[in-house]
Amino acid sequence: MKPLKISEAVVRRLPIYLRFLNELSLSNILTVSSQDLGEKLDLNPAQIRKDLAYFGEFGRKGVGYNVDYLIEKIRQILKLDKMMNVALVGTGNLGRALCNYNMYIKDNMKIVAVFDADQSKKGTLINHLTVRPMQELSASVRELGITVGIITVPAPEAQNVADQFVAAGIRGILNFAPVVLKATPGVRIHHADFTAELLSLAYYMDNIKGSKDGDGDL
Ligand SMILES: NC(=O)c1ccc[n+]([C@@H]2O[C@H](COP(=O)([O-])OP(=O)(O)OC[C@H]3O[C@@H](n4cnc5c(N)ncnc54)[C@H](O)[C@@H]3O)[C@@H](O)[C@H]2O)c1
Repeated sequence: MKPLKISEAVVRRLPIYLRFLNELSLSNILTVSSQDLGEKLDLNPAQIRKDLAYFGEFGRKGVGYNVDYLIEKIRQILKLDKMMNVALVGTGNLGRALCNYNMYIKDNMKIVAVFDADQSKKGTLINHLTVRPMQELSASVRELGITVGIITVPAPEAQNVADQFVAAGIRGILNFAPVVLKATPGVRIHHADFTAELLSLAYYMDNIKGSKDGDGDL
């Protein structure tokens, strides 16, 4: 069967639905309406119905969506129904924080190996993971079936690490370094750009102040 082509905007909203649905399921809530989802997630209920209708008829009029069924469907669509092993390179401040957060990730994505170029970190433990030298990257990717890589090294080193990920066979990269990595055919690169997010927030803060003073939008 041909894989369903889903718009990037929908793919980015599905994990947001999933996170909230998981919370409902943990609270033993069995059904939810698009109205409730919309209110909690600050999204338009019509948009939510449209996103979900894309994949078939999940909901029942007047009853809403069955929470556990919807979780299962979204997990299938996002391909979270199979385990995905993740490698992290750069075990400094951010890398360590992400590894410590890892124990709370339930969506079948797990950091299974961590690497650092600093020889003095070799063999140290971060949340039960032993820091490995970069020389072991390729072999570990193969042995552990790693498909996704996280980059938490300084910006000037990020491309070098990305190249090593690609050479090792990794096809999905999440980059936290404030630098745009060059595109590689067949490799999906996402940037978690903390600084850019903060800088763009500064623009909106100014606009909020402007509208309060009666300046309005430009
Ligand atoms: N700390 C934060 O809050 C934060 C937030 C957002 C983004 N970032 C970005 O994340 C990255 C890491 O930040 P940090 O504060 O954790 O830095 P850090 O200096 O604490 O850690 C970087 C780690 O990367 C390792 N490293 C350097 N070059 C390497 C290479 N070529 N191969 C493998 N390992 C290598 C270092 O040995 C070190 O352990 C930076 O690019 C930073 O701009 C940091």
